[in-house]
Amino acid sequence: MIGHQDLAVRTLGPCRIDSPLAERLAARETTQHSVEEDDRILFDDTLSMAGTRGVPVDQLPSLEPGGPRKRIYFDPAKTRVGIVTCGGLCPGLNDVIRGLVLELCRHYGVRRIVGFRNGYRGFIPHYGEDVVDLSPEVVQHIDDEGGTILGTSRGVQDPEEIVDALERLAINILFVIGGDGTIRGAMEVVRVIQERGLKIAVVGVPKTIDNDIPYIDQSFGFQTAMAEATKSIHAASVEARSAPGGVGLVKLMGRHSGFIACYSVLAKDDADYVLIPEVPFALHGERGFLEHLRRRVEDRGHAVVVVAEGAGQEHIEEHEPGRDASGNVRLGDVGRLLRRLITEHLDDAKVENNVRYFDPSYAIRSVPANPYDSAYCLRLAHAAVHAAMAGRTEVIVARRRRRFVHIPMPLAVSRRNHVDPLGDLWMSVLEATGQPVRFE
Ligand SMILES: Nc1ncnc2c1ncn2[C@@H]1O[C@H](COP(=O)(O)OP(=O)(O)OP(=O)(O)O)[C@@H](O)[C@H]1O
Ligand SMILES: O=P(O)(O)OC[C@H]1O[C@](O)(CO)[C@@H](O)[C@@H]1O
Ligand SMILES: [Mg+2]
Repeated sequence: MIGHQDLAVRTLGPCRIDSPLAERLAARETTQHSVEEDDRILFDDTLSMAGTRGVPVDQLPSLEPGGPRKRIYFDPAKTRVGIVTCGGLCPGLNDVIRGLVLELCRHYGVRRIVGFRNGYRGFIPHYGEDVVDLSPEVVQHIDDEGGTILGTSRGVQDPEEIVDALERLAINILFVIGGDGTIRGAMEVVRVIQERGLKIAVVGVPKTIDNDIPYIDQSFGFQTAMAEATKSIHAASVEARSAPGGVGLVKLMGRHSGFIACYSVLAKDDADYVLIPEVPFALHGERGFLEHLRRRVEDRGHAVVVVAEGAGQEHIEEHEPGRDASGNVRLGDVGRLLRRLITEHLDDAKVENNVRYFDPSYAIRSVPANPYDSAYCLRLAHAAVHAAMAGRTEVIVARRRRRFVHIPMPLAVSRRNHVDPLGDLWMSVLEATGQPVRFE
């Protein structure tokens, strides 16, 4: 059970410098729309959960609110900032970089910001990467493009060497934009910073199109990626409905968590089946997926299947489970497997069929953020700057139940966010598709 110690945020020291934002904060108070800096945000949100704690209200587990502080730790004129993006692409990375730079320069008066190129390898001399000077002029229109102007990479780098680079460049604040791996990497960097007795803040902005970081509402870029995915579902549906025995099969990203598959199917209510890593399924037998699909094609003349890339891995026999440079398990191709098995099964049953396979893959994550995600990225960037200038470290900024909060990095990587097979989202998917609760 999560307790106070899991939610405690580390700081570099007391805030003794008046914030340039102090004047406009004077009238702030806790309301439905903002939380005063000394207030706390309750972790539990139901009576039953809070009730099981058995403690008075002021001892319930609570999160530190995000947002500007009246007094800050770093002196903006003397503060040097670094930014790095790591892991897979996600819509909105450039928006976050832009938001960080604009907030630092325009509102706090920070003048020295550098971007490290190509993820954590950008710190390591051996790779010979340059650093990029970042200013409001440089970042002004980068949000028009997908990707990250800094580049990104996978692959573990030595945290000692990363901190060497921070020291060489006299960096006071490092912003890391990345997923669970990036946050684990950042925790290693924090460990070395502490061992060396340095006062460098490390603040993360969580990035994952898979939406697999826990305790946050939804990660930035997710809505954009999901909206992109609906285009393939629509195309699959058109193809399926236009051919005798048409089956549209769409494989979407989602290694461990099927959020993109679920939400894009709800948005484009065209699919008959959604298969996700969280819900194992049987392929064969009377109550298996293939037989159900056969009956659906015979009844309706067509069907649309959406599968998350991490689903059904147990059915992939010939796959050698290697790992990528960061240690993530390489998945077998469930899309190709299903295409073959569906065709064979319908052929064997003498059901005329036309299986059309869509793998939009990188196309859903390399696009620019939509306006919703852009606004969200900007607000996350603001929250990250406020946290860092106030000396918070080893935290990510996140929105949880619509409040901006500071989540300690160890908590953010303590587990993955999954689609709950007993939860409301999966229930909605079952209602939308009409598929059975289990294929068994
Ligand atoms: N346990 C770890 N310790 C130190 N560094 C790590 C660790 N796990 C991952 N990293 C490093 O963090 C960077 C990003 O990790 P990874 O490639 O797993 O992507 P990610 O941040 O999880 O993003 P996503 O999964 O959304 O693509 C890589 O350079 C990787 O080597
Ligand atoms: O960019 P790569 O290394 O091909 O990794 C792809 C993976 O990255 C993600 O987009 C984010 O982790 C996953 O959905 C996908 O499996
Ligand atoms: Mg990851």
